[in-house]
Amino acid sequence: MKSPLVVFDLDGTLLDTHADLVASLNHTIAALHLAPVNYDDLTHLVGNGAQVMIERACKLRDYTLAPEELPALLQRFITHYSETMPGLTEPYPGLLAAMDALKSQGYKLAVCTNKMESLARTLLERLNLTHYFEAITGGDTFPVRKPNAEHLIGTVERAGGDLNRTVMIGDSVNDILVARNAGVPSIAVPFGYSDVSVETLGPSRIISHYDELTPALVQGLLAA
Ligand SMILES: O=C(O)COP(=O)(O)O
Ligand SMILES: [Mg+2]
Repeated sequence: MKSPLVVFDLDGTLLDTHADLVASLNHTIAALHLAPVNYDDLTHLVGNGAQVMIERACKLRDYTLAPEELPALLQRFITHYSETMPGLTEPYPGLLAAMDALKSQGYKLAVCTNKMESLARTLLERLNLTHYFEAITGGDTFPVRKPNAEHLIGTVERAGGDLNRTVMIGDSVNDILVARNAGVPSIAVPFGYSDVSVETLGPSRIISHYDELTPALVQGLLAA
């Protein structure tokens, strides 16, 4: 039988990336002379990758973005973010201990993020976390992304897992929806970047600290 698998979202779930996302986004839209955004804005902007984040920030500032302006802005974001990461980004409290405990009990781990795969990999490498994960997939790894079930299904395949022995953990609507669309249990964390309370997303469980992410909790969700 294949090992059970825990799949993590990245931004707002594994890592508190908000300060660096806001800084790189503000650097990007400063090219258009738009006023900077803040953390509260970010919760409405993030979740579908950098390009959508830039588009939403422009809309927030009532700037009509011409399609031909996007590639240079996206490149501006990628360059700034790549050069500054890991910046202030760090794992949420208790994450490493929880992942160590899961791995010691035979669980495999993977990442399924809407961040560009290359940015997710570089960030995890610079934080020395890559070795934890059997697979890391991003919003541009497959033709579709979260909440499309195929993103999670593809991640599970790459990790050598079994969809029937997989739990998805995330902070936002796309994470809970991708789990539901793929038919796997979900865990929501309330400390990330959701613009609505995670209760309203209908996850299988909510944990407020990684202390609660135990092998017994995951086992219980898989058995239910
Ligand atoms: O970069 C984003 O917009 C979202 O990233 P996430 O899927 O890891 O939350
Ligand atoms: Mg997230």
